Amino acid sequence: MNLLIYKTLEELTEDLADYIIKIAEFSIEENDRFNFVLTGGSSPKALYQFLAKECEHRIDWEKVYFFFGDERNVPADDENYNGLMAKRTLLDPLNIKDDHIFYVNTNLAPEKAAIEYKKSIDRHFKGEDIVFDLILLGMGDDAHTASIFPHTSLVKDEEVNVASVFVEKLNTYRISFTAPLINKAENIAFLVFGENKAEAIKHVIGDEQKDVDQYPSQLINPIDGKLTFFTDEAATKLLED
Ligand SMILES: O=C1O[C@H](COP(=O)(O)O)[C@@H](O)[C@H](O)[C@H]1O
Repeated sequence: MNLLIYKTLEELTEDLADYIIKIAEFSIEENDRFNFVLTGGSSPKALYQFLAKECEHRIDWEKVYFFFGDERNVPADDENYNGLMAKRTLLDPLNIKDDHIFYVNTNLAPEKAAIEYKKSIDRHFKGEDIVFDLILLGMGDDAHTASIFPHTSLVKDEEVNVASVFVEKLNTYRISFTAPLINKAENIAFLVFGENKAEAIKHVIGDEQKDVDQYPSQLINPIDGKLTFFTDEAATKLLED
């Protein structure tokens, strides 16, 4: 595991963009495509804007396929739909073609949406092992990642899958990659900054005794890939040296 701690969001964003570009270049060189899983929430907005504005000519964007590690069970035009934020900040500005973007179809019931999403991923990988080149993850202040929330069925889900989950504290369904699917990736990057994430980071990175039910981000541990945390001083202030 590689823990990177930045002083400013600007430095973090620039370095994370460089990291993404390196992986994209490598993947395109190796396989002629880059399978990139996006995260939702508010944290990645600045990164997506930076990629769209400052990195337009640094990647062959026509070779990039975009996926979502989790989605909220709201219509695609709802402000809370993760895909909408990515569409506005990254995908539209870069003119990414529709057939390179894998949105979760929330017109379907959550369980069906998860099944169909997994099927679309299977089709993309043509029956081969589903190993994404890069999965970007956020972390909630309750230590959830993707939509694997504390004390939900997804914490114990051992299948390589996309699943629907009812999150009681939000009184809503989510659709999410399971931890085993995430852990197959070549590269996993957490993007976590700000003081409100300090308690979560303390437990997710610092605890020797794991409690994945309470801190689901502890489930993330790539099988053969690399795990990198892009964080700032505020988010890591409770970590002991
Ligand atoms: O609900 C979600 O929350 C997490 C963290 O979001 P943030 O706003 O604290 O950055 C996010 O990673 C996930 O994709 C999203 O659905």
